[in-house]
Amino acid sequence: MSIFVEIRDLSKEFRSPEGGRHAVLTDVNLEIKQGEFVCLIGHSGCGKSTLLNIVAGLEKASRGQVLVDGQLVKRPGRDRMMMFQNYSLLPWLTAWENVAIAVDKAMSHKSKAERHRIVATYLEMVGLKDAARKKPRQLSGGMKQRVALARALAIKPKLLLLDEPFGALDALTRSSLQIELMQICEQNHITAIMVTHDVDEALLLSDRVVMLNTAASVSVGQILHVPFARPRIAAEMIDSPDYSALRHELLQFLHQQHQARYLAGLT
Ligand SMILES: Nc1ncnc2c1ncn2[C@@H]1O[C@H](COP(=O)(O)OP(=O)(O)OP(=O)(O)O)[C@@H](O)[C@H]1O
Repeated sequence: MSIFVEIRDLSKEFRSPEGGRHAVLTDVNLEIKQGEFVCLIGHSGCGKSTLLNIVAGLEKASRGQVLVDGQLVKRPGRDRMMMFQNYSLLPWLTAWENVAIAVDKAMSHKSKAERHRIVATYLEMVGLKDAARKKPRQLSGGMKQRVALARALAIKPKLLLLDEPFGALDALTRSSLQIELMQICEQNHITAIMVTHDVDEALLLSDRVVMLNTAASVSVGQILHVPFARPRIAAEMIDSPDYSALRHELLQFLHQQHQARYLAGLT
């Protein structure tokens, strides 16, 4: 498979309130293949969201560059859809309208009937056919996040960027949405980068888990390959001894980071 996302020598510094500079990401180099699912994991403040925002074009790198499908990322674009923890739906529109507004804007060249078919297809894909006429306040957190997922997928982005999308959901809803997202990405060969704090979520969804260091000379620590064949069945994966070993490796990395932060006075 060809390389689809290239992050080259990327660093990011923010201005600190005292007027100095605060390095958040240092020399990030990462290549992601088409159809690959990569999770970013690391302690709070290590720069996961910043990296995702730079790939999205919402934030500028201080040094280095990002290429998506060979194109240099300079600003946000419809080829990269972002999904956040807080649903970001328009409260005065129905589930259908929240998806339709994105489809109408991105696909104005298509006929009205075709756009209608696309909205229906994606709402059905996320199991919301019967809730299409409901407004966000009438939907549960899981349903709202399904609308956000339908909206993100309906415009057929080249790259899906997910910033802790299930962080606000209860464990059961979270688990069913993880499985749905995994199946949708597998069936549609979607390339995705996801920020998560949840090691089980990272292992279930990822082909690779990128572990980010906090305030280190190089931001990317270890990269863990998750070798389970697809389509994956969560229950079978969790029972495998390989799963426990991978989970242990991730937890150990987070634990070491915690200790390093403690010694550096960051915790
Ligand atoms: N616009 C900004 N201006 C100044 N500092 C910022 C800005 N955005 C982020 N930071 C700082 O950069 C660091 C990394 O933030 P970021 O949100 O990327 O971390 P994170 O790993 O996603 O954290 P979390 O897991 O808590 O969401 C933090 O110290 C944060 O305060």
